[in-house]
Amino acid sequence: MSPRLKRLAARSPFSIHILKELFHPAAASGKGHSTHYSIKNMSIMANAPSPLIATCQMTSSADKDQNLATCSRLVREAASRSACMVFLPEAFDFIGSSTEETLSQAETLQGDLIQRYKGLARECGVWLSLGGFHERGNDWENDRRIYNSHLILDSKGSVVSIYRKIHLFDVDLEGRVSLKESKFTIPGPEITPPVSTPVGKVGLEICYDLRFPEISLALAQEGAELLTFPSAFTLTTGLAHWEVLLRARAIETQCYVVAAAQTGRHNERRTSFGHAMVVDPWGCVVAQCTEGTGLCYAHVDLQYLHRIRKEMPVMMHRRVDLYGKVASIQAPPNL
Ligand SMILES: O=C(O)CNC(=O)[C@H](CS)NC(=O)CCC(=O)C(=O)O
Repeated sequence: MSPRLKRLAARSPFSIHILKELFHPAAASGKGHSTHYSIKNMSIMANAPSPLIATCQMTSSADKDQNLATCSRLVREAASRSACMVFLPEAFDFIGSSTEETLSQAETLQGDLIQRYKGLARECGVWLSLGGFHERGNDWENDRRIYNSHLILDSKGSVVSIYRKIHLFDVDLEGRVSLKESKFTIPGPEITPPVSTPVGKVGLEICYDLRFPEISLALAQEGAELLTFPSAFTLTTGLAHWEVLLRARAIETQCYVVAAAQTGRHNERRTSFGHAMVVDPWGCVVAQCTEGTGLCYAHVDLQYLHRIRKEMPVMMHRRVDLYGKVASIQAPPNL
């Protein structure tokens, strides 16, 4: 028996027989399967209990009732397939076609919409990630500004965590994309610590946060096992950057990355990229939605995650003694 197999056998719940099969050269090659897939198969073969998550893709319009109906259908479908946590994208509540329309529909956490979602979580017995709710800000009566808020509801319908988007999407790509989120949104004041759920410790982010690795590293350092990026990526930037950024965040933090997404045409000014997906902590895309409204499913295997972290402990190899200045670098003065 090879030393590697011996080591694996010592800390593995699988029999030597199964390990030999999997690590036989024929198992790791021949069918284009990487060792990674062999490792995944191991947990499937041994029936390790790994909870199922559902990641949603939809095309929000300005019609809140219609969007709620779509989300309810998706959540019920996920529950009927035994998913224990369902992830909805940024702007699952609505996407307005103007700032005025967006602001006129914003609610508070005590409003009717969140009450409905609490009822849905309870009815279906699932945890929900509501990724990007237009929440009236603290000083709404005076400044009419909102937060872009990501809520986690438990299966009893209680709000167990909330994160308000800290990086606002103020971007002007000539002739293609022009959005100024800060015009009507207050930047969140803090990074929310990861929240314990039945699928692992979940770190909350939203969309554009994906481009700032520091927040993902901070969440991983605080114990996150999954990072969530509910999104409404634009078509232009999604084509160029979406998958590579999601996979990079998964690889460098060794977390599952769960990215629910808006897709398609919301109004004459907004089209989203779609490609809702789940990436595992090795960087492999393990689930991805196809065209249009729908769901994709993935198992979260924390044994696998912790094995990757043990075998390649990048978090322990960090040279924090040398990075001090990087975290405080702002834009250069000429920008
Ligand atoms: O406007 C709403 O109602 C909901 N919010 C959004 O859609 C936000 C802010 S405009 N979109 C993004 O952050 C896109 C990021 C992106 O596309 C990228 O980073 O490339």
